[in-house]
Amino acid sequence: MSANDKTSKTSVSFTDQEALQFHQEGRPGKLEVTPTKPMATQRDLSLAYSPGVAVPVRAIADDPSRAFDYTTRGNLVAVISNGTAILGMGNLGALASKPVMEGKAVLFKRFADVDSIDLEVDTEEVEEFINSVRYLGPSFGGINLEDIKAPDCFIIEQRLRELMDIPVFHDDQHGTAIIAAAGMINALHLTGRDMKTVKVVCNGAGAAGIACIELIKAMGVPHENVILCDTKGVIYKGRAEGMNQWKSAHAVESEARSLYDALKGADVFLGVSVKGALTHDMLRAMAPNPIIFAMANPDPEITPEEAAEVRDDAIVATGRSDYPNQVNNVLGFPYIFRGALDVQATTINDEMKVACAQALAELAREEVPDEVAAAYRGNRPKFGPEYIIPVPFDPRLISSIPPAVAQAAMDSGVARRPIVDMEVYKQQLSARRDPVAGTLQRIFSKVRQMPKRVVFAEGEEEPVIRAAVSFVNQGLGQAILIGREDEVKSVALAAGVDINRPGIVIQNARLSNRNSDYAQFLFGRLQRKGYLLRDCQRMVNNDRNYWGAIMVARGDADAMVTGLTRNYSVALDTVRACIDTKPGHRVIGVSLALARGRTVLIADTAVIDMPTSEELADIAEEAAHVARKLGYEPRVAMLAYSTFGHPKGERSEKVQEAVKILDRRRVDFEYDGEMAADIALNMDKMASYPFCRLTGPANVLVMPAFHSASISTKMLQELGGSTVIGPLLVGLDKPVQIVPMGAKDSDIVNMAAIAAFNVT
Ligand SMILES: NC(=O)C1=CN([C@@H]2O[C@H](COP(=O)(O)OP(=O)(O)OC[C@H]3O[C@@H](n4cnc5c(N)ncnc54)[C@H](OP(=O)(O)O)[C@@H]3O)[C@@H](O)[C@H]2O)C=CC1
Ligand SMILES: CC(=O)C(=O)O
Ligand SMILES: [Mg+2]
Repeated sequence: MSANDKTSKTSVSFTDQEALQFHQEGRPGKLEVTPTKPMATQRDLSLAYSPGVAVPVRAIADDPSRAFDYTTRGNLVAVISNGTAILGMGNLGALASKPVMEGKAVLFKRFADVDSIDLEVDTEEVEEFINSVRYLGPSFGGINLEDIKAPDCFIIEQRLRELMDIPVFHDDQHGTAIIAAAGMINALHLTGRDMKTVKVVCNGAGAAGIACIELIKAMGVPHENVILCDTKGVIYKGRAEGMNQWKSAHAVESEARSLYDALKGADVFLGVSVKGALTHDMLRAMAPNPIIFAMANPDPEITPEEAAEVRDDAIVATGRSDYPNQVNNVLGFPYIFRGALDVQATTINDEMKVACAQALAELAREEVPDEVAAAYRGNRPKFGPEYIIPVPFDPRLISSIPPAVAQAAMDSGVARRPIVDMEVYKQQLSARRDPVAGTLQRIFSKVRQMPKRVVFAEGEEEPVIRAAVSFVNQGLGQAILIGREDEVKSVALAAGVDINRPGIVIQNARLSNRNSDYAQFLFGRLQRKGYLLRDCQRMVNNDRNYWGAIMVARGDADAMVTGLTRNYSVALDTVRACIDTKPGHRVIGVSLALARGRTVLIADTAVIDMPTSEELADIAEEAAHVARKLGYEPRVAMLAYSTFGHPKGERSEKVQEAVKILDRRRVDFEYDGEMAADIALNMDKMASYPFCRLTGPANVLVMPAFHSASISTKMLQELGGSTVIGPLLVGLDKPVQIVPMGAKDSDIVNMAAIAAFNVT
């Protein structure tokens, strides 16, 4: 059975094939190692390696704490597993666990800028595992143990904590416990319950189950109020079968023998077991306003829909991202390690765990910003039964959770390098956020609120078909694939993509009843430019970009994406033959470059070859407009090779003149120039020009000409490691986006969403 066949949720937005393709495409897997220092010259090499490397070697030998200054150790976490309890799928071995461990490693990076590497250790012997890990301390700032079955995980973690002087943290135990505790604090609050009286049943007495109940007991739930169950039912005092010392520690005097018995009148169900373990009858037997945390992955003990069939008074959380209330350790481990690493903590202790749980609970009670609304598909969540815990995409997590963890480490005496200024630390944390995801997330969310009909003009191309399906699956709207139906279907079939779903429309230009209408429309626009009606008829029949663009021009579709198989300028000419420039605007290309916590817009990267001063001023206005549309307050730098008059040159004079034109136009955004790129982007360098009107580093760069825009953007992408989105085509009366030739399906989806969002 496939992974998706097993999932009971119908809205799963990917197929098994897409999941495999996602992992396979480009470089197989999900991460790569990138150097942080130049390795270009002989000098670089002699510094990075022999002989230069000998200097930090001696320094570290003299003072081991210097390893945090001269190596990756201080920001590097190993995710280590033997694959004996992979999610809720059981023991599938070390190798099969690698996708999960790689996933965890990239989540560390994505959410908290922690560098991480996965290590799969191929042994089920506890001692062998311990010995494989115990000597790795010098390499890492922390060890995240993952998906190791109970009770082995308890022994392994305990021993490694004793043997190593860095944090060793089994995430399935404590990560899960922390998040469950945070959710429980809020669920108890909402239902008017108290930790001291609440009755809890935990199903699953493994890594996650034991840790969850240990933490909630540490937070005040009495021992006798918690019943623990496993595959054999209730763990009662005196039970002999299937026991171990960790289960025994939580055995209670109870008449109950089955999960059903245990749940009669219970307030809280904590599920860290397997899919479907909680039945309707069990749920019916629980107290009013029951709290259900069905945390088994990938499928919960009960789905929210199933729970709603019998109880409309329940608060339901699952481990999944596609339901409200995701109680998943992804909310914790990136930030816990971030805080621990930043104070060079020797361990992650209970104080740090409780601080994390409380900080998470408090965050969920605050008003939520736009990006959280975005993660909720545009519905701004409000603290309540459907929002008891922050979402992983909450941008506030990075600046609120690590400080709480770091502070607790400092207060409890395990911080080797305390934070001196917490406010400065919080600002540094915010700067670690990944801007790519944030920007796209905002766009996707806006489009989901108002789904659009988007033409995917090159409908017979496999990446385009994939993109169209993904567009529809993500709730962004309807995808109109232009092509011959048979051909589209056979390409989809060969690629294993199911296009028989609502929201995917195939349109063959030749067979459409709008065919002659569209030819007339095009003829109306081109008849005085040397075209006959039959030329226009041929263009409409044969060139899907004409067809798609006319659909958009005539209002038969809302937006279009194309470009995979055509040169940019050829596609652009076609589009402009069908769609006018927006009145009062100028058509330009704006690229978004996102790198190292910064987003800059670069213009014009697509259209005007050698802009005049007037045109440069127009470009600045268009680009500033786009910046605002994307949620950035523009600070526009008019770039040149010179800065404020030095050295002199003809192009620089054009830029100076453009600044004067902007002065005359009294535009309502910050701009200045001409200036070189390093001055625009670096406030220390800008300080040499105290009269400069920019109040911060520029976030919109207007290039002096198309060639410099195009060259610098491509170099940023290829050499600088920036993610570049675009060029986004702006200034057209109707939204069309052109992807670069050879774009991947994910790029096409992004551009389709941007087209639907309509940046113009
Ligand atoms: N949402 C989240 O963040 C997280 C969720 N989890 C999920 O929790 C589950 C357990 O993970 P983990 O603790 O690491 O695994 P372990 O292998 O350590 O423990 C599994 C436990 O579940 C029990 N169990 C299995 N089937 C049933 C059943 N039908 N009824 C009752 N108990 C059962 C086992 O019982 P026995 O002891 O008798 O074998 C065992 O105690 C997985 O589904 C995992 O995905 C885990 C970590 C984080
Ligand atoms: C989320 C997680 O770690 C698990 O399900 O195992
Ligand atoms: Mg896990």
